[in-house]
Amino acid sequence: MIEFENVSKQYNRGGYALQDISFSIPDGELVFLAGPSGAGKSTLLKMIAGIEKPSSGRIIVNGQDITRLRAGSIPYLRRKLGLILQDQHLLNDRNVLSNVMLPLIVTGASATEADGRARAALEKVGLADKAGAYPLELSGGEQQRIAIARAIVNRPKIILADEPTAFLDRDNANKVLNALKAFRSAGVTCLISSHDEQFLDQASRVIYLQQGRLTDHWHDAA
Ligand SMILES: Nc1ncnc2c1ncn2[C@@H]1O[C@H](COP(=O)(O)OP(=O)(O)OP(=O)(O)O)[C@@H](O)[C@H]1O
Repeated sequence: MIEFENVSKQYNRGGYALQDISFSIPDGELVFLAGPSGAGKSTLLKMIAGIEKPSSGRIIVNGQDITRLRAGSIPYLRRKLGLILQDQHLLNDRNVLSNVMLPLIVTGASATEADGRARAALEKVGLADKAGAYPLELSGGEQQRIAIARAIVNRPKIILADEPTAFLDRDNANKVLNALKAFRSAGVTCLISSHDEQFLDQASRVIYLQQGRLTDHWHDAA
């Protein structure tokens, strides 16, 4: 469950990136965050991950008020989330398997366990045969699906994806979305930002943002 209660965000005393946003997302929903460039989509996702703090209001993730977390607790919050954010690139000097194993290795998993779980995650995104490849040998769509495998290897209950289909053609974008949709049946909540409206009918719900405001409440799509 993700809940926003009257959340606003102002960067450096500038204008509002988000203003008075309230909504709640029950577990297991696939929700699209739609709106033009600059509407506040990335800011909203970063606040759920504790990367940015709201200027006012409360954000509750799985019953925990994350706006009250001490800085030292943020890494624990982040480990429970599957993050596919725009500035988190794959490491080009490591192969695909090693990239996907990394989140497990840093949390103390054994190499054998990490290897097995990373291969299972690659299987889920349909790229088990690319385990030994290097990121730059893959297409943009394949790289995004590797990023998804890396995000889900810790078995998060919530996946946050910022424009995961940007720069992809329709076929590759569909593969990325199908990989994300598959987790929904396992009770995982997916919040996906996109300024590309052609995919919105695949979501169970859509949140529309415009200039930092929620312009359309729950618009039930599929
Ligand atoms: N770190 C920052 N410092 C100052 N202003 C920021 C910062 N990050 C975002 N903003 C501003 O907040 C507003 C919302 O930006 P945000 O990146 O959240 O929008 P977006 O909907 O994700 O856009 P895009 O689709 O282009 O990524 C914009 O006006 C942007 O300039």
